[in-house]
Amino acid sequence: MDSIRSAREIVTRLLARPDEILLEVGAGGELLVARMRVIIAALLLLLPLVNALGGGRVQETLIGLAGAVFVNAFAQVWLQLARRRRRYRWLSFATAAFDVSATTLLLGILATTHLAAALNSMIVWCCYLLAILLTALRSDGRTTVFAGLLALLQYATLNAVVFASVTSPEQLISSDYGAVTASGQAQRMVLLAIVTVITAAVVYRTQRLVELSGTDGLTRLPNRSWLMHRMPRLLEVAEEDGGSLSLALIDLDHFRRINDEAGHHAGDRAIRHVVDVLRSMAEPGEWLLRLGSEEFALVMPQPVGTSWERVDSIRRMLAQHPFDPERGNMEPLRITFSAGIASCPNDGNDLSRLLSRADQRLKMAKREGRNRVIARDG
Ligand SMILES: Nc1nc2c(ncn2[C@@H]2O[C@H](COP(=O)(O)OP(=O)(O)OP(=O)(O)O)[C@@H](O)[C@H]2O)c(=O)[nH]1
Repeated sequence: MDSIRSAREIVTRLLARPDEILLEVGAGGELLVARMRVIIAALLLLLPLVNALGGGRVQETLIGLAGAVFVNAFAQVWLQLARRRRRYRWLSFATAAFDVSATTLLLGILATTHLAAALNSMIVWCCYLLAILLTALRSDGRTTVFAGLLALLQYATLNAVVFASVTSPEQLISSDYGAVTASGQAQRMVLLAIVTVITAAVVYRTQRLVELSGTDGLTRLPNRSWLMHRMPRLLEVAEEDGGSLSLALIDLDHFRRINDEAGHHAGDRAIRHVVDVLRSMAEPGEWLLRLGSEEFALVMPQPVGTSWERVDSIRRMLAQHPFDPERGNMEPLRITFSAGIASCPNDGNDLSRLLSRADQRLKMAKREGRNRVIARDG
């Protein structure tokens, strides 16, 4: 039962839209795939040359050359799109569909020279495997499943078309490509399915590792690595759209006392209690993170004034929800925090500048007596 449940969970996760960090990692992967495609496409230009030097048929050489030029032209288009700062959600599906369909097209063209070549060419058929394997770099299970199913569907259709157009058994036997057999074709289909499953497993593991490295173990909140990976992109979007983005650094006041008076376990529970309150107050479109020890960050798509009001209302709400240490006759403890806010574009539009301005204001809030939010200097 457990293994059925975990298999179902793996499939659900693979078919779900990845979260923003994974999409960002996937966009980097898409660019890597686009660069590799350009190199592979350039190498493909060698194949017709080798064929010609090896005494291959002129028609085959020309077909190979036309295919390689076609693939090279598209490889450049995909590279330009992957390089853009703007992310296209459809790009990974479009490029995976291109890689698979270009393979089918080449096999179809080979069929015009010899029917056996279309179904028994090992080199061109292996491009299906490459197309599926390359989807692992996109960290998006949907692209892998899509590429695998498309390759199976297109190769099965090619088989059906070739077998339907055979008029004599000799057409399926070639001195260069060997004899086409139904069992050989079935084995190729099984191999495509196996490579799809293995690639999907690699994607799943990558997703889990990215998730673990970007999540705080105690609170399950995203951690500092989220800020480093995701924030630059959010700032770019805010700049492009002319919007505002504010970063609040939130540091609990005198937290050491809770540990000293109630013990470290109670301290852990106090941190979770604070996170529950902060989470309940965070609005859609806002991101709450734990940066480390008793420091948190709240990223808000708001200008400085609204952000100050938001964080100050959270501060007041936390004060109304004291933490119960559940120790002997200890009274519930009131937890407060100090916060510093920096906003884009007022304080700059790069992460390190926003972090340093927010940190300066946080220190000012601590100096001025704690339990306050500062969003402006002076
Ligand atoms: N229980 C628990 N304590 C933590 C955790 N992370 C950090 N701390 C404690 O948080 C306390 C932070 O102490 P300080 O940096 O001096 O800050 P503070 O006592 O909150 O004082 P101010 O920030 O100056 O108001 C230390 O006692 C740490 O041990 C955690 O995950 N669990």
